[in-house]
Amino acid sequence: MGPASFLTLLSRPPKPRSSGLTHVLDTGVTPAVAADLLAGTAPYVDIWKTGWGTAYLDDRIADKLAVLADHAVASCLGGTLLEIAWAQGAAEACLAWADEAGFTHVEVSRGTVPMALDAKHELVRRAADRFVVVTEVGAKDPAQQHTLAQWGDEAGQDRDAGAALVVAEGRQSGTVGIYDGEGTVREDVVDEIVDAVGLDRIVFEAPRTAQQAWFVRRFGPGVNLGNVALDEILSVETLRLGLRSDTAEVSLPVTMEPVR
Ligand SMILES: O=C(O)[C@H](CS(=O)(=O)O)OP(=O)(O)O
Repeated sequence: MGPASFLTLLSRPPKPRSSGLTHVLDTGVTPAVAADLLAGTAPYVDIWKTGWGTAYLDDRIADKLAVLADHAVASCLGGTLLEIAWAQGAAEACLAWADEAGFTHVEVSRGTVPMALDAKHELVRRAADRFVVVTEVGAKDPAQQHTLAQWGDEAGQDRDAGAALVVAEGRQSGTVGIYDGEGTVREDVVDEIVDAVGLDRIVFEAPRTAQQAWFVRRFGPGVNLGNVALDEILSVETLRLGLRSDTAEVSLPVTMEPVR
């Protein structure tokens, strides 16, 4: 039995696409779990990030990355691992290992380790000969947050250094970076980054349903959403298509508004 087809829904561009990306956060599932998940969800997943240092401990990481490749899902190394490698003088070894394992993307960030912007951009340039480079802007420590101008400046400089995409920090928790401590979107920060690099170049980390719905309502179904939990892939797609109350205006006739 194929997917249901009795509704008139928005037509989403097929993969590989350049907007409306869903970037998921893998906290360490097995290759078998990845294969089972993607058997039903691969059309809705664009980038699969192995969170922080989980890939480093996984002796079957190459098997998992092969599963992703079979489903046309890009694989991205978590930024924290490269930060720690850089701090230990092992950035090149980390990149060589990631290349051998089969990663297609790496994330270059400085959210944990004190790293000058110049060093971040040197890392972007060094990685760009082997990988699609995604950078992340924003700190993980709520006490070390960027000023508004720094958000836009760093995003723009990351793009100029060679970043294909800029990830806006929200962590797995959704309580720092582009969010306040309660998880509410900091709209001034979002506007600043969009002005700096354009909507299609940004992946907004949005681990919570309310955050995902906010971005779909604000920017439409083609917004790039990141740090989506593996068990929420279909849920995010329903928000994009208007199959959940929070964004139902996307799928309802124009003459009808959702009851809220
Ligand atoms: O930057 C991130 O969102 C992630 C997950 S968290 O911040 O540790 O919650 O880190 P990363 O190292 O890029 O996987």
